Amino acid sequence: MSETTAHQPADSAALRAILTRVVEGGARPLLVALDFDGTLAPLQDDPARSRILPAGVQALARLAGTDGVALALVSGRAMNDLHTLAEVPPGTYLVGSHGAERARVTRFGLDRDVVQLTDEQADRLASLGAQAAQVARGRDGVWVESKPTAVVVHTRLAPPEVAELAEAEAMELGERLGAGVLHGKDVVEISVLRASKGEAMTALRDELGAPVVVYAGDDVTDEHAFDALEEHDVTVKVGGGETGAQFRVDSPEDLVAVLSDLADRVGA
Ligand SMILES: O=P(O)(O)OC[C@H]1O[C@H](O[C@H]2O[C@H](CO)[C@@H](O)[C@H](O)[C@H]2O)[C@H](O)[C@@H](O)[C@@H]1O
Repeated sequence: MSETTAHQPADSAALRAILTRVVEGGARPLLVALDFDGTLAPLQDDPARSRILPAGVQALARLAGTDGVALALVSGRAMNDLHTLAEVPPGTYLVGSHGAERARVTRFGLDRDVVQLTDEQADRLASLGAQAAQVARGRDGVWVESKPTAVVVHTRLAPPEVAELAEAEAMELGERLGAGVLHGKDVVEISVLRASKGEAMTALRDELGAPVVVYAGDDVTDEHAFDALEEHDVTVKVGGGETGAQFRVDSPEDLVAVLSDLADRVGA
């Protein structure tokens, strides 16, 4: 009888060893792409209170300032929100709304690709907003976030049975009316555009001609990026849960320590 073994990502000691090999291998540009919430910023009940860890700000500044390293944040956050919270230096690539929004940080702000919804998409977004509000109505701890291309039903503060019902209704709404629906950590995101972190990563790596990518993320939406990357890339899951990533670290604090170490190794 054959037995299937669940994939077990390697630990942070193995991760540090592989990063040393990647740096010494000399393939450049090295694209370091990182999710935001739960990866660089510990999760919060109120998304507006999320902050990147102070040691993370320093590590990212060092990485972004190093020749041969390209830094990207790849998030489900709306672009303006991500830019405000990220505290990243000029030159950093930002991927927002799971890939529906793209920009690069400059000394003066953002150089961004404009997202233009069709009239039909704009109408659909308005209708999704109204119907998502119905899902939240009367349910303790359930609320709706609006983004330029999506609405998000949040359930982190709801009792488990309330959260489960709200998420099921939001998923149903997404499948009925959305172009894409993603079930993340205590969120259901319904978008009027098709986008995924996997497609966004493939596009960015091709554009930069990056032979090696280091990608870290904590949520199920990051699995699309893990899947899209290649065997010789370095994929890191932050925290628990099933994953297709090759490596796992326990927390954002642990990831930031690995990034500081990486910055030392690339000579930042
Ligand atoms: O791709 P990410 O950078 O991880 O962004 C995904 C979503 O992040 C935010 O929600 C998540 O973080 C919140 C703050 O810690 C937390 O309260 C929520 O439960 C998490 O799902 C953000 O609010 C969403 O819009 C992002 O899509």
